[in-house]
Amino acid sequence: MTELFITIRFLDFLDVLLVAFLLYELYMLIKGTVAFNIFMGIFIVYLVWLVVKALNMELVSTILGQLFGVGVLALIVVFQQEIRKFLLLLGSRYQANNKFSFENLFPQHFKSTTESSLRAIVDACQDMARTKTGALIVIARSTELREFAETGEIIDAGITSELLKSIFYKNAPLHDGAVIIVGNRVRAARCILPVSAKKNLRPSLGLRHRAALGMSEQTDAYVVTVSEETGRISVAHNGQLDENLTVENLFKKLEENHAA
Ligand SMILES: Nc1ncnc2c1ncn2[C@@H]1O[C@H](COP(=O)(O)OP(=O)(O)OP(=O)(O)O)[C@@H](O)[C@H]1O
Repeated sequence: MTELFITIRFLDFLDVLLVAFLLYELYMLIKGTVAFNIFMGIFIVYLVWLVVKALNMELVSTILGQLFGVGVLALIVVFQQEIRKFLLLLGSRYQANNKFSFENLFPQHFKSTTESSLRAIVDACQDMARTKTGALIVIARSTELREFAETGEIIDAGITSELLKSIFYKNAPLHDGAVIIVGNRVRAARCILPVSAKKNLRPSLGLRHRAALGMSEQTDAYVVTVSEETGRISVAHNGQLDENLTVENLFKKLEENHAA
């Protein structure tokens, strides 16, 4: 018994801590999503495999063993979104906390959204909330979101409150879908965003808000919505939706995270 404790090295302890951390992050990413059920399914099959192996049940353990052999590839396909999110999360946390970050070593080729651009976005939201004009605005942070911008119409214009309002004006040709802001430019409009697959969302949450959530699950962008139904302003970030924000709260939230 004493021998067992003596042979445990500091690195083993670190090893366990690291695995616990990774499992915790994975749990936080997939909880409430369909991926969680898939993960639990795989975990149960893995437990069964361990038991049948321990009991020397050759046939079942060989079949399950083979399954796990090719399973890694299948897992990458099934958990593609989660793996992407996980790596993005690690990358953006590293960037946020480290002055020797990738961002500093290899500066992104767009500037952070400035306070005046954020003010223009917030002003537009205020007016659209008053007139109950539906809006969906994605504000990029660490990546340009090119693959999402390319689903819509590329605009590449300076940000003004008037431009945003005219894009979302009811029946205007570009009002459907999302606007993507990169740095201080309106990069694209009419973009299609991924819809959240979370199962425990309130049923009254419509597609606009689900798309905002979905986008915030897959990227580190802030996604602002104005509800056409209620005129309420919400922000999605990191898979969380903050609803019914005041204009000042919206500005504070965006400023804390975007202004250069
Ligand atoms: N995947 C998507 N990507 C981009 N925009 C989307 C997406 N899904 C829906 N939208 C936008 O949301 C609009 C529909 O919103 P819907 O009424 O279903 O949502 P909601 O969350 O109830 O919003 P509201 O409160 O404004 O009614 C669409 O007309 C479209 O402009």
